[in-house]
This record gives sequence, structure tokens and C-alpha cells, in this order.
Amino acid sequence: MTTARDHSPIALLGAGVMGEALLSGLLRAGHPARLVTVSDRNPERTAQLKKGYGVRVGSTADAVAGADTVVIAVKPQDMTTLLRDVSDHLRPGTLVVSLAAGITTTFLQDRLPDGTPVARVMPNTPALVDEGMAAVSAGTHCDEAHVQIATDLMRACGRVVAVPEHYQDAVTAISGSGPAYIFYVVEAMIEAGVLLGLPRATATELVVQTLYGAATMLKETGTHPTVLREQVSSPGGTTMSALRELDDHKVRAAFLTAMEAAARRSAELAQG
Ligand SMILES: NC(=O)C1=CN([C@@H]2O[C@H](COP(=O)(O)OP(=O)(O)OC[C@H]3O[C@@H](n4cnc5c(N)ncnc54)[C@H](OP(=O)(O)O)[C@@H]3O)[C@@H](O)[C@H]2O)C=CC1
Ligand SMILES: O=C(O)[C@@H]1CCC=N1
Repeated sequence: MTTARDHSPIALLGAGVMGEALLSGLLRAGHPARLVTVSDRNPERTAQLKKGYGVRVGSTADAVAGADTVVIAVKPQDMTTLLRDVSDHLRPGTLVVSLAAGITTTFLQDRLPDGTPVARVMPNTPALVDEGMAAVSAGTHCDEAHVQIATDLMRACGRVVAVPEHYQDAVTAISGSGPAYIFYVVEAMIEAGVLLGLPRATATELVVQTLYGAATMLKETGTHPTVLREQVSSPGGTTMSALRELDDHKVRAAFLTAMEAAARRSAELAQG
């Protein structure tokens, strides 16, 4: 979709894991590198991105002053300091898109010039391979066109949904942190394979392809996960023996408690 700000100047503040994932997606989607200015307090990091992607690099002030859209990808703990700098150089009407966990649109608006349109987005790292999942929420001064710009930014590297902001802590707990839970399960399954005597490389190949196949089935068939699990679980067979152990160890309950903890932590992050 073409928007009014298609291929307009973007400032990316904070070029760590998430910043680079989004940057790479934007460039793969055709956004010209010369229209992206990256700022990071670590000069080695900006030098790497300049070399790797051909983007401009500069101070926060330079990046913000020349941008129609400012994307903030620093840790929530660094947000207050950064917003002071942003606020001093923002042009009226510039859209500010924050990727930070927990940081509310109210937090952002309170620290930016009156009337600044802000959008809160929760992305995830699969954006690096164009399979991201992002949820977008609008601030008070963000109109439909602003939401569309934020959505288009994130769509460059995956799927996007719009959610009311009060869902964002839950979204963070599920899709924001979610890749880490999956990698944790993958690690555990590989360890199990090694415990059972498989070479590590073989165990890794078996687990990764199993995960990929299962994820593809979920996505392409649309079949409920319970049905898919039942199809694998033969009466009196191996799978039920394993699932019974998982239930005995309260793994399902542990997932619920873990994600409640993540959502609680997200809500705490704006408190500083
Ligand atoms: N990683 C993930 O999976 C996800 C992260 N997020 C959110 O994205 C944001 C970034 O996370 P992530 O990429 O993992 O973090 P990183 O620490 O990898 O990247 C943040 C970068 O911002 C730099 N930075 C900090 N303060 C400033 C500043 N004032 N000016 C310029 N640069 C600054 C940091 O420098 P230094 O190294 O010196 O600290 C670092 O290079 C967070 O708010 C997080 O909640 C959201 C969803 C998923
Ligand atoms: O762990 C975190 O706080 C960030 C937000 C979601 C994923 N990583």
C-alpha cells in the first residue's frame, strides 16, 4: 500500500537487536537506505550498520530533525533520557513510533511536545526473516493516517495487528517475548535428543525441522492445535507417555504463570 509518507525520511534511534531487525526489513521492502538515519550511543554499532546497510548515521538531534517518522528502539530504561533529546529536535507533526516494552503512549506524550502523534508497537525478532508479528496501538494525537504509517513500517517485515493499548502487556508476554520461549523448548528438546544418544547435529536437525513442520501445519491448515496434537497421540503410544509426564510436571500451568509474569513485568517497565 502507498501512503503519504512512503519513502519519507525515517530516524531509527537505538540500533540493537530489534532496531536492526526492523531496519533490515525496511530495506528489503524497498525503503531507500539514504532515507534512513540511524543513531545509537555506541559508535561501533552505527559504523557496523552504515557499512552493512548503507544507511546514514548521525546524532539523535540530526536524525530527529530530518525525519518525518522517528522509530525508537532503545531499552525502556533508556527511554526517559532519550526522549529529552528527541523532544528538543522534533518537528511539529512528526510521528514517533516506540517499540519499547511497557512504555505507554501516555508516558511518551508526557515527555514530547504537546500534540505529538505517537504509536506504541510491540514487534518480535522473527522480523529479521520477514516473519515478524507486531501489534500497533495509537496514542491520543495519532490519526488513521499515522496508524497506517506505523502499520506499513512493521508490515515490511511480517504481520501486523491493531490492538487497544490495554492489550499491549499481554501482547508483549505472548508474541514479543514468545520467540524466546520457543527457543527454550527447542534447546530442551535438543538436550533430550543428546541424552538419548543422538549426535548433537542430528538432534538439532530433527528438532528444528519438527518445529518448522508443526508451525507450518498450524499456519497452513488452520486446524486447532488440540486436534493436531491428538493426531500425533496414538492410544497407548509413545506421545501420550511423554505428554503425561509434561502434565505431571505442570508444564502447561508453568506457561500460564510465566506469561503472567512477563505481562506484569511489561506493566512495571513504565514505572522506571
Ligand atoms: N529484543 C527483542 O526481542 C524485542 C525488543 N523490544 C523492544 O525493543 C527495544 C530495544 O530492544 P533490543 O533491540 O533488544 O535492545 P538492544 O540493547 O539490543 O538495543 C538498544 C540499543 O539502543 C542503544 N541506546 C540506548 N540508549 C540510547 C540513546 N540514548 N541514544 C541512542 N542509542 C541508545 C543501546 O546502546 P547500549 O548497547 O550502549 O546500551 C543499544 O545499542 C526495547 O525497548 C525492547 O523492549 C520489543 C520486542 C522484542
Ligand atoms: O525481554 C524484553 O523485555 C523484550 C520485550 C519483548 C521481548 N524482549
